[in-house]
Amino acid sequence: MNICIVGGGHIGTTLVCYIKHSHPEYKVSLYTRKPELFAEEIQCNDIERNISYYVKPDLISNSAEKTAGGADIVFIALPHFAIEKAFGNIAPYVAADAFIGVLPGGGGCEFIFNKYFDNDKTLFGFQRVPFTAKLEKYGVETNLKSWKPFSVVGTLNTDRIDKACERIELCGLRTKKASNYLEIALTPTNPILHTSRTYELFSKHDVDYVYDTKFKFYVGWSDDTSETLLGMDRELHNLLDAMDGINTSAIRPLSEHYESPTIPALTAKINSIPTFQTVFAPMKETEGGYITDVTSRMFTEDFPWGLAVIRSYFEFFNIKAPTMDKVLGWYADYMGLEWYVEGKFCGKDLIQTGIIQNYDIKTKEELLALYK
Ligand SMILES: NC(=O)C1=CN([C@@H]2O[C@H](COP(=O)(O)OP(=O)(O)OC[C@H]3O[C@@H](n4cnc5c(N)ncnc54)[C@H](OP(=O)(O)O)[C@@H]3O)[C@@H](O)[C@H]2O)C=CC1
Ligand SMILES: CC(C)(CO)C(=O)C(=O)O
Repeated sequence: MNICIVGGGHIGTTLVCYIKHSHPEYKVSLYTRKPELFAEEIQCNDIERNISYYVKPDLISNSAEKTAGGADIVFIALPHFAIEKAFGNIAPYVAADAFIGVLPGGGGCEFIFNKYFDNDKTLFGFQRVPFTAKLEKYGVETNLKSWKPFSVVGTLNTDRIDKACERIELCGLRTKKASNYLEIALTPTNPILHTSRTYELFSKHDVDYVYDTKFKFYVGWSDDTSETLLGMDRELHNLLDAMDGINTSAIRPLSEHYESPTIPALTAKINSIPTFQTVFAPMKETEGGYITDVTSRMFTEDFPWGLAVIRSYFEFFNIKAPTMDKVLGWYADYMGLEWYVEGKFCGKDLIQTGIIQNYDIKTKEELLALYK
């Protein structure tokens, strides 16, 4: 099989290592902007399995033609604001019946896919990343942690799900089939988890405030944050309930996902997840301390290409989302953006986000038809 992975970051590099290690017989190529920073052999440490392996991918290049040329399957591991450009770059070169996947598959990828790919190509998305990954050193060494037992996968063409999962499983990744792509698009991962905590950590001061220390992101997670998180999740489920005639049962409430039915239980759970203990808040050093790093993808992806996209569905169903509005309204003010006008989610700067209103979809019928 000819496999292309797009994005030389945490997930992309780790996926290259995992697939090539599991299937040396496949051609595995990495499409990255920075091939010159890659070692000939990449070290991957699978932390919980307590093994390390060294992998030599077949090709690491910034040429879309060489890396995606003839690819049967593509895994795109990029922040969502970078997906459209990647689609455009690889589209002319992939195999005629290629499967193009986004991990995780939110951010509105389904609204742009058909602009670049003909109907013989299939978009698939993962609800969540199959593992968490953190580079030890870019291009050289990576750590893989927290394997999920399986990944829920959906396709934009619902009748191609079997074939997609078959091809993904051939890459060594275990799958479970979603009924439709909506179950991928609206799964609340980082867009709800990260934004609720970012709001809690940074909303007490303005963007120039200098903090004494750089704090951890999850350590000290509070009941207030759990309340915001569960509030946004409840609003999401109100939206799903209004989507008649389309199965969204694969989107489990976060209280179930984290096995925490109450606010204190969720707080305790998040404070106990080992992978979370080492994650730092998006902050950078400055004179006299630390300031917010608004260039982190916790700011550049999770709000404009995550929570804002989820929020944009509500406009079609006339359903309120006060907790999301609280968090998004804070973000817009903090970043000096106009996202709300007199309380309405219609500000001019939303044009720079992934919201549905930026595409040619006018009614809820048109929106839901996309997922059937
Ligand atoms: N890492 C994790 O454990 C988790 C990740 N995710 C999600 O998975 C996806 C991939 O995550 P991860 O690999 O950690 O992401 P990274 O932050 O490592 O970024 C991935 C790659 O995206 C490319 N990229 C970054 N910024 C830009 C830009 N401005 N323009 C073009 N390309 C850019 C770079 O590719 P290159 O190096 O080739 O230049 C970068 O290495 C994201 O959506 C993330 O939210 C979700 C949960 C956990
Ligand atoms: C840091 C981590 C693993 C948990 O918040 C994550 O989700 C990310 O890198 O996007």
